[in-house]
Amino acid sequence: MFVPAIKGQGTEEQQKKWLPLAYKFQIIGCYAQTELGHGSNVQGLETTATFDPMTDEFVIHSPTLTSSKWWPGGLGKASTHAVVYARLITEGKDYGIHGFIVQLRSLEDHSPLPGVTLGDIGGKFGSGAYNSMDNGVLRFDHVRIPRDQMLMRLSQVTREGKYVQSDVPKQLLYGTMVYVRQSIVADASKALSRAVCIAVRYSAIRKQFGSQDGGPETQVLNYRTQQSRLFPLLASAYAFRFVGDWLNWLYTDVTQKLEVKDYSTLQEAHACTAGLKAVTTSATADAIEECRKLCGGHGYLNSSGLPELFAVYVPACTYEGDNVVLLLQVARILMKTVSQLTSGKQPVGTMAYMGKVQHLMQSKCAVKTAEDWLNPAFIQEAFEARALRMAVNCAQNIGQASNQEEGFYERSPDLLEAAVAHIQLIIVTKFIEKVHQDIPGHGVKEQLQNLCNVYALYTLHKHLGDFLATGSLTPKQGALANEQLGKLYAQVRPNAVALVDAFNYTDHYLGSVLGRYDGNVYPALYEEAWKDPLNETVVPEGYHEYLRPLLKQQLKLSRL
Ligand SMILES: CCCCCCCCCCCCCCCCCCC/C=C/C(=O)SCCNC(=O)CCNC(=O)[C@H](O)C(C)(C)COP(=O)(O)OP(=O)(O)OC[C@H]1O[C@@H](n2cnc3c(N)ncnc32)[C@H](O)[C@@H]1OP(=O)(O)O
Ligand SMILES: Cc1cc2nc3c(=O)[nH]c(=O)nc-3n(C[C@H](O)[C@H](O)[C@H](O)COP(=O)(O)OP(=O)(O)OC[C@H]3O[C@@H](n4cnc5c(N)ncnc54)[C@H](O)[C@@H]3O)c2cc1C
Repeated sequence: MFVPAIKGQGTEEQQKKWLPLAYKFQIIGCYAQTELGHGSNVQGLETTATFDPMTDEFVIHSPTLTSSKWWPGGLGKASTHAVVYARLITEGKDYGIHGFIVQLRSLEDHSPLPGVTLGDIGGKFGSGAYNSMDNGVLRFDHVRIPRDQMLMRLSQVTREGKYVQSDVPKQLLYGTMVYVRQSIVADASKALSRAVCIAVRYSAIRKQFGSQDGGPETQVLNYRTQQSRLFPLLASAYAFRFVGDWLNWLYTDVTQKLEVKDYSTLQEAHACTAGLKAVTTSATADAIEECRKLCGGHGYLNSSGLPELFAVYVPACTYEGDNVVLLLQVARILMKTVSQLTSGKQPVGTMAYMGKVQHLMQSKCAVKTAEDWLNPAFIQEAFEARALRMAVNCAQNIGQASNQEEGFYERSPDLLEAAVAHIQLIIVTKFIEKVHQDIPGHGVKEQLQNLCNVYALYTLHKHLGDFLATGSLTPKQGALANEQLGKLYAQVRPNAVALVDAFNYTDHYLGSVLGRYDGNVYPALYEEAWKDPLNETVVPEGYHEYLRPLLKQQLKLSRL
């Protein structure tokens, strides 16, 4: 994040100076935004950067305990430098949050520079790999940096201390977060596909209960319940991959536009990265835990690979923007778009469907049979109607409040759901678009088509209340969708293992005895147990200290 921050907010001169140092690891940087007292509310940060015209320097200071930087990854032990976000004060005026490059540690012996106090914030959730990340705490006591270490692409402070705003939107200050959020969406699919690969392969090996006539036991993958829990997660892994690819395209496109001072798609990039980050990480964290349960007791063993994957993955719901806070950002943009519909302003990009407001507010879904749900046009329209109607309902309810902000606050739980509906529409749409493309490989398109339908109909089934409450579907149509979903699971079943093998993960990367490619699960589990340090001794040390005296005492008592 240190590098993208300099790339996005630094001038050409600053990029030329700092980026080569970072690329060659001559310095190590971190992104120091969050503080002990404020993370989500970036405008509430308290660290100050006061310009001193006498020395042409900024004085970086932590005025309160709550202004201590808290969480930056790489800060605790490794970083020599940080991009520090602080309130810029010049000529006695507070100009709000800006980024500054600050050296923290000596390049000679790594000791903290004068006025800098820093360290690691301590152990984190689980015993997993995230504990190898040195998330840190940092305080400044009037630390001076040269004026040219303020990141000056968006605004500058002159030698005399004048604040000059350039003509680029101030939201570009948040550009690093947009970049990282889009990469987190791509990573959601990677983490989810790992968990699903383990659960599908193991479910094909694991057998429980015989057939009624005493025949062989059943692979748990053949249980309808196992399929109805697992196959939507398999479909989600593919869905998130495709929407992640599209988001990467969108991000690249926005970046190119920004270079020629076209800021028209900035809001779209913010809404899509924030919303997709929130929906895909929450779904992935839940799915990893579901995969653990799908693997029964063995899923709880570290050697299944799932506990560590969960512990490492779950902070994704919080870092780079708490998921609720991000969905409320999407909701704000939805409300703005709805309010502009009456003025005739045509929504664009992923909001374009809202332009069909007249039609979508009263359209009736034409599905009559379960098979009708295989028609992507029906799926698309049902999701559009649900999302639009939820957004319009929220806007109408907010409109009845005494003021907009109060209304937004009161309706925020509904707004969250409207934002989720909008984002799920994007995921479904991008999946449908993907399967309409030319897809190489015999039969591959057909499999992806099945997964696309599973993702859409499962999402519909899970959120049926929304579809019914908005009148987008009838209860009968909801039931038909569920009927079709069951048929789709049966079609996915023969290819389930191939569909996870297609992720092409090595056993080493998966790190799971349950998810082994060769399916040799039981010998591997048995072998793995003997690697436990507890098995290095046959009689544990604690026996002599605690168990033996206890056992002896009980024995004596029983003989009395
Ligand atoms: C063996 C096991 C191994 C397992 C392996 C597992 C494999 C998988 C692992 C996954 C790895 C993942 C890899 C990724 C690594 C990630 C590392 C994470 C490091 C974390 C870093 C951080 O967390 S950095 C800190 C991030 N902080 C935040 O995100 C703060 C959240 N808050 C905000 O973003 C904002 O302040 C806000 C959005 C909440 C805005 O608040 P407010 O309402 O006060 O707004 P403002 O007044 O400031 O501005 C409003 C105005 O601006 C527009 N806007 C807001 N944000 C943006 C933006 N980003 N871009 C563009 N525009 C933006 C907003 O719409 C408003 O516009 P108006 O037009 O004015 O309405
Ligand atoms: C593993 C990890 C790595 C991190 N790495 C970095 C890093 O490198 N650099 C960095 O600067 N930061 C980093 N962070 C900090 C991270 O970005 C913040 O923790 C995150 O943005 C959430 O902010 P918060 O902690 O202030 O949560 P809070 O905002 O305090 O959230 C607490 C609760 O309040 C709710 N809430 C907050 N505001 C609202 C609202 N307006 N409406 C409704 N509900 C609300 C939230 O939903 C949540 O339930 C990291 C965090 C973690 C966990």
